[in-house]
Amino acid sequence: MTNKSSGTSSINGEKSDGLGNSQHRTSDPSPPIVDLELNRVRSFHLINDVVHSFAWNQLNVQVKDRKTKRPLSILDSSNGIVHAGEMLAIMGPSGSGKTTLLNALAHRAAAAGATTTGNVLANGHIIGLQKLRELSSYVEQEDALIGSLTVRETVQFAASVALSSTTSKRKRVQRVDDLIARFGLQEQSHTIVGTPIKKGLSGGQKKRLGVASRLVTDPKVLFLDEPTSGLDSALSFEVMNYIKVVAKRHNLIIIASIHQPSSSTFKLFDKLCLLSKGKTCYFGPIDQGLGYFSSIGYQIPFETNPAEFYLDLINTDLIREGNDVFSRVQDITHNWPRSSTASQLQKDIEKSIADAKSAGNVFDLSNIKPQKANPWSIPVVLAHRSWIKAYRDIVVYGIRIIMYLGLAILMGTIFLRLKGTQDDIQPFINAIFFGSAFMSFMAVAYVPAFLEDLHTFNKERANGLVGPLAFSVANFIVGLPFLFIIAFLFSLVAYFLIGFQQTGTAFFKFTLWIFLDLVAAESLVVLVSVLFNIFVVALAVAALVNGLWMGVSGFLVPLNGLNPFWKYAFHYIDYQAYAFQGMMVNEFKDRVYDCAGLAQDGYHCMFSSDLNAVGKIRGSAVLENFGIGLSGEKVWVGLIIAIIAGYRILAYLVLRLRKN
Ligand SMILES: Nc1ncnc2c1ncn2[C@@H]1O[C@H](COP(=O)(O)OP(=O)(O)OP(=O)(O)O)[C@@H](O)[C@H]1O
Repeated sequence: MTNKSSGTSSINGEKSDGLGNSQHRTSDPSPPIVDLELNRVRSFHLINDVVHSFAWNQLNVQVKDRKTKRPLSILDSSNGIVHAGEMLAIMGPSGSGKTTLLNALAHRAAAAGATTTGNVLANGHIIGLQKLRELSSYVEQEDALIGSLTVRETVQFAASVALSSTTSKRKRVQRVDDLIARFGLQEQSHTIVGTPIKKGLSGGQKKRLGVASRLVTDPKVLFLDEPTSGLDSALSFEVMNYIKVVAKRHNLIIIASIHQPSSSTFKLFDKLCLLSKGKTCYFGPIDQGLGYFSSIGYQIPFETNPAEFYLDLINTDLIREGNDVFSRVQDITHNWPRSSTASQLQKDIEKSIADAKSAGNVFDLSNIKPQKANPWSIPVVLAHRSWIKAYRDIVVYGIRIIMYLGLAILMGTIFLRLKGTQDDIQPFINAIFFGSAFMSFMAVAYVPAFLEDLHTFNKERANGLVGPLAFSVANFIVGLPFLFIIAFLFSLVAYFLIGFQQTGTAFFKFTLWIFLDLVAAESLVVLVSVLFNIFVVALAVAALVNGLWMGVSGFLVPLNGLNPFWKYAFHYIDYQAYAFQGMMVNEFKDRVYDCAGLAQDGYHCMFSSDLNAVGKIRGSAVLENFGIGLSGEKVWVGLIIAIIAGYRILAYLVLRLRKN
């Protein structure tokens, strides 16, 4: 009992410890209740008349401890039940297992390398991953919104990837409007979410939009991972209040992990699951929590926010003198499974299982076949969405177009108006190398935009909406027109300023080589970003690989002098080498250059050629010097296309094999 009283007094002690905690607690803001009654009509598509209860029984999650390498339990014998229309708060200090429980309930990887045992039940029947995905949605802590889309477009696209093609256009529009209205976003309907360059929605509006766009699939169970993270208490209340009203009105089951809610936000929940180090401290109705803790000897001090009281009680990070949190937590977690509240919970779960058995197939969800979007339409929807993003968000292609135009002006003025004399042969070669290599190198600027897309894809995939093939195809197709524009603009500026062969065919062939070079470079960036999906790492690896391709392309060291290792291991898979050779042939195949000197004094020719006697050098002699054949163009185009396909297929396979 000493333990318990010390626990209580320490909580009381905090009130008088001069830290000002009590004042903070009592000044908990009660924000004005947002008028959510503007739209009283229920949205029939949202109504949950399918999942009456969602429960879990003896759920355990074990990992291999990072330090000791022994099995470590990070969620221990968790039980719970939530009924239709109820909202559950999973609460606990940092590292207590909130996300682990939420993930285990949603059949997601609970933690890296974790083993999960126990049952997740809907209507008393065990529910598997596929069925749960169809009936639920998961809103992650970090939203996966696309910054350059408007609120309306965000919900519209979410509807397009999720809704069956049999849903009429009118119904789709209705649903989109309805969800925007439900979450109070009508006025922001045409506002963009926000990019680093252009401000859009506020933090709270973004959270509301994130939830609204997940509700488009009509989930009956909604998992929310810290839906109020990053928001102040007034905004947290506002966001949760919206969710609460929608959930109540449509009988949804909401399961949310939440960190330190204010008392007004806390009161919005119906049930509480309190965790400490993976063990349950309490599970039950919010309004019975204080009574339970009082019954085991922990009395809430006067005028204290209950949520803060619970967290202070079990937070092992807040150890103060005379405050033995460890033994208090041990006492609380020891008491829980022996309590009548826990026995009642167990009985409720068993009853739901027994009811399911006696009702036969009545509550069986496996008979429900939700409508799904046509898989062929998904790449088109994704391509449309990426297209909007690509032309609206300057970070995707806009900055690169400006950057490449800058490079074109730079090159055009540095290699300005080269002539057909032998002195300019080397500068021509340098310009070709610099152009192909640097254009490819600058594709690293695509890393951030691609990682943002990948992030969105991962979230949509985890919700069972989008597969890796649709994502890969859409990403590839949308890039092509932009890369062609870049190649064309670059060539238009640089080609004529530099003074390459002045024929239309040569100009278009040059543009084609630059285009292929860019598509290959972007495909490389995609592969590297999929493999190393951390911004700085992807950037560094893509830059390094570009350096490698420059080194082995046959310009810095001619092919016949290149060390066999680099030549056989890398040169033949170097797309830059083929683009370089193609552009070299384009420039030198049909052109003739003047040697130095005059006929009477004798000519000085840098490259030996059959025209030396008349003071000329055939361009083909230059190509010969580099070991570049005259008739390889078609093969090189084929090889670059094969390399592009290789990068794309590898990126697709990595995505396919890498589960979330
Ligand atoms: N391999 C492992 N070895 C040791 N501990 C691990 C391992 N994997 C996960 N954990 C621990 O499991 C605990 C549960 O993590 P979880 O993310 O579920 O906590 P949380 O309550 O959601 O925390 P937060 O509020 O900080 O997000 C953490 O303390 C984490 O360090």
